[in-house]
Amino acid sequence: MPTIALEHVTKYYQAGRHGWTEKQIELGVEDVSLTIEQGDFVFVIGSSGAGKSTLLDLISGQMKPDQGVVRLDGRDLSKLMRWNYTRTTLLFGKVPQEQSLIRKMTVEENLMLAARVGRKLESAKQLHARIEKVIGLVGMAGTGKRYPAEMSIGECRRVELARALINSPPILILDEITANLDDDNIWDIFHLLTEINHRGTTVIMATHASKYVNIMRRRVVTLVDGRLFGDVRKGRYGDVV
Ligand SMILES: Nc1ncnc2c1ncn2[C@@H]1O[C@H](COP(=O)(O)OP(=O)(O)OP(=O)(O)O)[C@@H](O)[C@H]1O
Repeated sequence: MPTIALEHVTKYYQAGRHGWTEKQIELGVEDVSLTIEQGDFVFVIGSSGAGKSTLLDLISGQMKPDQGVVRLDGRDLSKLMRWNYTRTTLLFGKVPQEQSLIRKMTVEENLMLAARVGRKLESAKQLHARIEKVIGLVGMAGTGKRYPAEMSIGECRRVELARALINSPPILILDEITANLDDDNIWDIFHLLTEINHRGTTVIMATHASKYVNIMRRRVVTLVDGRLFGDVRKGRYGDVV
């Protein structure tokens, strides 16, 4: 069960052009050092463009740092990705900021796609049992044959959460999963995440949901203009060290 450590991590983007020759450099995150132990529940907060999504992509290995290193149990994550991509990606369950279900596939088919990664020897029965279990866990039992277009945003987010959980990853990474949801849906999701976290899963969540961050009183990591501005245990939205 891995400890995540970011050591002086910086990420830049090259965006468009300035004049005829120069590329414009956008800062994603700069010189971020952070350790997240297995079982932590971490809110990543900051205004729009502060670097939250960039940080999550660096932690999950979807993006490589330009400077510094991300380590899992002391080992360089980019190297782990190169050695065994599938095994390393299976450590992370991720719900991205944008809705990401495949529209032409049913709920079951969407989950099946993720469930099959790295599991060649599993029987169809075992696979279906796993899918049913995880659909039930997110409160979507009986919806396996539905298509994303037939569901609300909240239901789609739950299915995406089920997909992130399907391979029982030790680390769950959620980018604005509660955006555009009503209070009931947000509470349900936070309740579920608390349960999952109690079972030992690390939860790292970028969010603007200040009210819920203040009630949950978990670790709060604050980014300002790409830099780590605060890291508070049992924090509140807006706390800084
Ligand atoms: N693909 C990209 N190309 C160029 N610049 C980018 C790209 N992605 C992010 N950036 C820039 O990097 C910075 C951090 O962006 P990021 O998406 O990580 O912020 P965020 O805190 O997640 O914002 P939001 O709350 O709006 O999702 C911003 O200045 C953004 O413009």
